[in-house]
Amino acid sequence: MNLTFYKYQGTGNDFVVLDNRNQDLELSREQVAFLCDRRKGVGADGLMLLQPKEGFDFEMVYYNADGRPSSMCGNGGRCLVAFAQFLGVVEDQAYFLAADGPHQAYLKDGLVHLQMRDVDTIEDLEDACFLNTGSPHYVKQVPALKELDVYAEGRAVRYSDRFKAEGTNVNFVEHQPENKLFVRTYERGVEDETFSCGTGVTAAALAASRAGYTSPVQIEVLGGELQVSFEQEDGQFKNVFLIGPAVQVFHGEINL
Ligand SMILES: N[C@H](CCC[C@H](N)C(=O)O)C(=O)O
Repeated sequence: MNLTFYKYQGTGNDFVVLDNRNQDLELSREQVAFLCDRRKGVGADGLMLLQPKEGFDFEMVYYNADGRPSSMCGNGGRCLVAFAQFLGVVEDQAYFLAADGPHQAYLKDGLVHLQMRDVDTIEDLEDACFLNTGSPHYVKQVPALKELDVYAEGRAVRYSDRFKAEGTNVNFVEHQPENKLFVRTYERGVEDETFSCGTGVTAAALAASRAGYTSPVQIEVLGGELQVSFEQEDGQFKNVFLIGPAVQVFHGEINL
């Protein structure tokens, strides 16, 4: 089968994006993993389908690079909104359904503003915390992030007794001056460090609010800059927005 695909990236988190509006695509786990393979396929951290959904502008179906369906992807959601605008499915606002429920989004000044789910609990662990921003995130503050072996440290947490069954994404966070964070993430389902993780930086920003960080938090990731804004009321986080660029890098055809 000859498949037309689009390649997107949001601060270096990259995706194969497919237009499935006529709902004729049924991909196996092996096919998704092949498309995400950086040597034999197109190469990406994940793959997304844009497809119709009653009551929404579209539905987002997301797979991790391992070929398995996944929970919410924040950078992927932002890229899919940009793709929907490119296709003419939306203008500068979108209302779509994803794995963790409905999302509003809007495009302004070249950035995609994606509303993330509300967060009502942050679980304190020994020297970290755990919260779900549409995907599960372990968040640990570290003093010197540049030198950290994120792959080894992240993998150890992801495969620890607590997390080995369901997995978790693992975020290491360095607090910087002027309400800024530097975040690096080991991603479940990619099983490696990615250049950015949208639900991850959202988790890091909400966790940092307990150390005095205020909305909007500026976040540096390996692949660029993101912003997270939120409202907070007795430990509940609402109106959470992940803001950043989403770029269509190229499109092509591949034999599947
Ligand atoms: N790997 C994540 C999903 C993608 C999250 C990330 N790419 C983002 O931008 O939120 C998981 O399995 O929970």
